[in-house]
Amino acid sequence: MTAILASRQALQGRGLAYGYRAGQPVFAGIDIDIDSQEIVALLGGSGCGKSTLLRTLAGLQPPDAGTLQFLDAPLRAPHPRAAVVFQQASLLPWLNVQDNVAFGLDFKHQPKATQQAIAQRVQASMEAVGLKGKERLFPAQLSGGMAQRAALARALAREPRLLLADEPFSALDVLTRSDMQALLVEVVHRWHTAALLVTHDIDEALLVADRVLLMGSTPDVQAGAGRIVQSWRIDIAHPRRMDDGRIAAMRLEILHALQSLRGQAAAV
Ligand SMILES: Nc1ncnc2c1ncn2[C@@H]1O[C@H](COP(=O)(O)OP(=O)(O)OP(=O)(O)O)[C@@H](O)[C@H]1O
Repeated sequence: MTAILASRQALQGRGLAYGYRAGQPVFAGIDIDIDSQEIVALLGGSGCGKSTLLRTLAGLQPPDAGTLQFLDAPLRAPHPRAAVVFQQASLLPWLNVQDNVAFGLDFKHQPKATQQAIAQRVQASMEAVGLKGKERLFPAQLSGGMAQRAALARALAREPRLLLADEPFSALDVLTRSDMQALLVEVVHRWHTAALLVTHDIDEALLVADRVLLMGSTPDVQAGAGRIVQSWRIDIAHPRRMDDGRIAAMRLEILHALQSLRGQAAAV
């Protein structure tokens, strides 16, 4: 654990490219770094390749070009310390919350741990997301927010050094969403995790992220492949408020950048 924490950089991607069809890259030339305890938000128009990039960073699909390093070693396949959270909690309906959170922790590719250590990790991650006392409930008995908390607990139980979240809160009502955003910031800081948050929501990005990356394609880049076209660092303490003048100014800037990208795409 000490050795891992000593290295601040969790993930590094260089020159990444990926396409579902030969000669038609969804994205190309992507350089990305995510540090421990850092939340990077990835924004961009629909279909620009955000989810495809997230899956590549998760090791779920090897890049066509470029290199990926996770915890200073090449990443070529899903890693037990890199956890993914999707828009839908995708809990197993026949297992209660506790068993859902524990599911897979004793699989062969997971780091070896005693049953007692696994039980402690499950308990700690359920407490971290505020699900203590809900262990015996089944997914059908959970609200959307509770289900997403369970999905987050399942990710945390893997003691991830990297959390990759693809629009995890977009199906939640506005208050639950706000709670979950605060929870994400808290767990990333407390668990020394690096996080990538794919979102469509500029406000969400500004409320939780340390950096915002804008992904899109511009006419000067090959075959309309997505790339990181702009980034912003947000050095503002948490909790943040949308009526903070600095946030409001950045919001406008990002909105204009998104509109400009859309304009360039339409002009092609
Ligand atoms: N499994 C797949 N097979 C073929 N093409 C795909 C596949 N998944 C995505 N695509 C295509 O790749 C491109 C990028 O899709 P992706 O879902 O990564 O974009 P996105 O930015 O996450 O979109 P959204 O914001 O709408 O979720 C789109 O043109 C999409 O149609």
